[in-house]
Order: sequence, then structure tokens, then C-alpha cells
Amino acid sequence: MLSSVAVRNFSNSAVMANAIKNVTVIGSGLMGGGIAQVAAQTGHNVVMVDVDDGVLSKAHERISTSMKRVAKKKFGDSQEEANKFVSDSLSRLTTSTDSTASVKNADLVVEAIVENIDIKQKLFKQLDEAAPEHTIFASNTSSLSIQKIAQNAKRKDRFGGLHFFNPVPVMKLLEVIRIPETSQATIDSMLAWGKAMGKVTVQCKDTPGFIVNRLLVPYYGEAYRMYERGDATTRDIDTAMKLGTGYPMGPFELSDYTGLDTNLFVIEGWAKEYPDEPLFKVSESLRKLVSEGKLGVKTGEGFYKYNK
Ligand SMILES: CC(=O)CC(=O)SCCNC(=O)CCNC(=O)[C@H](O)C(C)(C)COP(=O)(O)OP(=O)(O)OC[C@H]1O[C@@H](n2cnc3c(N)ncnc32)[C@H](O)[C@@H]1OP(=O)(O)O
Ligand SMILES: NC(=O)C1=CN([C@@H]2O[C@H](COP(=O)(O)OP(=O)(O)OC[C@H]3O[C@@H](n4cnc5c(N)ncnc54)[C@H](O)[C@@H]3O)[C@@H](O)[C@H]2O)C=CC1
Repeated sequence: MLSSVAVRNFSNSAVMANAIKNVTVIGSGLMGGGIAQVAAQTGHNVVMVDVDDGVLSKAHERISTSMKRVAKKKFGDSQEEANKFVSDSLSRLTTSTDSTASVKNADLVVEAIVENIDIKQKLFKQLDEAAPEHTIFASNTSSLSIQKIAQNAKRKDRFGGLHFFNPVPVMKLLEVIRIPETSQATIDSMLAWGKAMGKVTVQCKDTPGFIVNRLLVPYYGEAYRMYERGDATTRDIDTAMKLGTGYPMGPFELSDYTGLDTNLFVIEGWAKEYPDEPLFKVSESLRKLVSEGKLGVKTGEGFYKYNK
């Protein structure tokens, strides 16, 4: 493991990439599970953390299924190589319900817990006291300010955003976010780690939604309003955006896939913070579906119905 002195002295990306070997992922849901999976597949030692063993074992099952899909694609002809890829990757992945103990050997901590600022701040305060000095902290938040999430941590030079996309094993993009205090060595290290994870990185300042969600959220809003005015059906809007622009999913399919509760939470948060911005106005149809427990693919119904 790299010492804190070494971290300060090295700004070379390749050297720093080697430094990130031990990764702790906190939160094992949709995103944390995917991040832990890809990290294990790319040779990192991974500790995946969640609140109880039941959640962790479900996440482990999902990871194992997804890894088999990845292995099939990678080693189509050779079942033996595919099996070895899965078992080697899984052997690098351990689980824990103790977040502070899980960071003791971490070079990098990626947080992917519930999108709640108070809970994220509290977690990072505890981790800051428990982790080695050189450990880099990152949040995978979709919509919250990294600066606010980092508020209670002392290591602000070793803090940033690492924003992945769903499904993590498939989506190639990783947004790397800096706050004013983030050191260049930390940015270099996060960029190099992104490359080691097989992702293409882009950089952005700590602004609402970073690059992708700043464009995607108003796009969702316009689609919801178009449907609410009765200008077109959800099906036709989705078909239009898929065939007219080459997007793999239309805005309603993608909303259901991401989770309508997640989308509502993001839009409500921004509507509260930026009340004069019409692009962040909360959609009534979205609010209604969420209040009925129709959260998208994960609950079997959202804008569309799904076979569970
Ligand atoms: C909210 C935020 O903060 C940020 C966000 O995440 S925004 C959302 C970003 N995500 C998107 O925009 C997703 C858009 N959708 C897509 O790209 C595609 O529809 C999709 C990849 C999800 C599914 O693709 P598809 O062609 O409809 O389905 P499918 O055939 O099942 O999968 C395509 C390939 O991906 C693989 N795949 C899909 N999901 C997978 C998973 N969870 N694990 C591993 N592999 C997976 C499949 O094995 C398949 O591989 P082959 O091409 O070799 O067959
Ligand atoms: N859903 C999406 O498409 C995307 C979500 N994100 C962001 O990633 C983060 C996680 O989102 P999802 O994976 O969708 O959520 P999720 O609900 O699927 O998973 C969150 C997990 O965190 C666990 N958790 C909550 N508090 C915890 C704590 N204190 N310690 C340990 N584990 C805890 C929960 O038990 C749950 O398993 C959020 O910040 C979200 O904004 C980012 C990109 C895309």
C-alpha cells in the first residue's frame, strides 16, 4: 500500500493507478453492486458494504449473474475461461456490514448509499476517522453537491466525485468531479483508476447533475410535460427518441429503468434549491406514480408494466 508521503509526491497517473488496489464500495444496491463487480473483474481487491447480510447476499447473487453475462461475452467459445474469469473475480470480492472496519486497508472508498445528504455526511465523518491517511474518498451521487457531502471530512484534498452509469458493467462513462480543494494528485489517481476499470472518463466541476444528469433531467421533464399535455403518448415519445436520435431507450423507458423514486428525488431536490428554474419543475405524473408505489422496472410497474 502507498504511504501518505508517496501520495503527496507522485502526480504521475500510471504510478497512482497502481496505488489503487484495494477498493471499498459502501452500498450494495443497483450502483454499488455494479461498481464492486467491475472493480473485482478488473483485478482490484474489493470490500462491498451494506446494512445487513440479507442485502449483501442478494447483491452477491446479482453480481454473480451479471459476471456470467460479461464472461459469456468475453470468452464466448471457452466455458473453462469464462468460469475461471467469474471465480477469480468473485475471489477478490468480500462483503461486510461494518463500514468503518471495511476501510482499514482501502486505497479508495466509493460511496453509493441512499441519496440523502445527512446520511452521506455522517458516513464520511465516520470513515474519515477510520481510514488511512492516503485513502481517497469519492461519492457516486447523482444529484447532490460533492462539496456538501464532504463537509464533515478533513481530507478534502483527497475527496471527489466518481459518477458511474446504470448498468455499470455495460455503460462506458465515468464522470470525475472535483471540488475546489481536490488535489491534482487525487484527480490523476481517479482518472487512472477509471481507465483501469475500463471506463472512459470525463471531468466536470461540482455543479448540479454534473454533465449527463444536468442534460438528462430537463429532458425527462420536457418528455413528462409533453405526455401530460396530451401531445403524444409515452410509447410514441419513446419510439421517436429511439428512432429519431439513436438513443437505446426513450425517456419513459429510461425513467422506469433508473427508478421513478430516484428521478423524483433528484427533481424535487433541485426544484427546492432552484425554485426559479422552470426546467426543474416537478412533474405531476411522476409524483403520482411514485405515491402509488409504481417505481418502474424494480416494482413491476412505472410508466409501463413489466413481468416480474
Ligand atoms: C441516474 C444517474 O445518475 C445516471 C444514469 O445512470 S442515467 C442512465 C444511463 N443508462 C442508460 O442510458 C441506459 C440506456 N440503455 C441501454 O444502454 C441499453 O438499453 C441496455 C444496456 C440497458 C440494455 O441493452 P439491450 O440491448 O436492450 O438489452 P440486452 O440485450 O439485455 O443487453 C445488451 C448487452 O448488454 C449486456 N448487459 C445488459 N445488462 C447487463 C448487466 N446488468 N450486466 C452485464 N451485462 C449486461 C448484455 O449481456 C448484452 O450483451 P451482448 O450485446 O453481448 O448480448
Ligand atoms: N439508480 C441509478 O441509476 C443511479 C444512482 N446513482 C447514485 O448512486 C447512489 C446509490 O443509488 P442506487 O444504487 O440506485 O440505490 P439503491 O437503493 O439500489 O442502493 C443503495 C444501497 O445503500 C444501502 N445503504 C443505505 N444506507 C447505508 C449505509 N449507511 N451504509 C451502508 N449501506 C447503506 C442500502 O441498503 C442499499 O442497498 C445514490 O447516491 C444515487 O443517486 C448514480 C448513478 C445512477
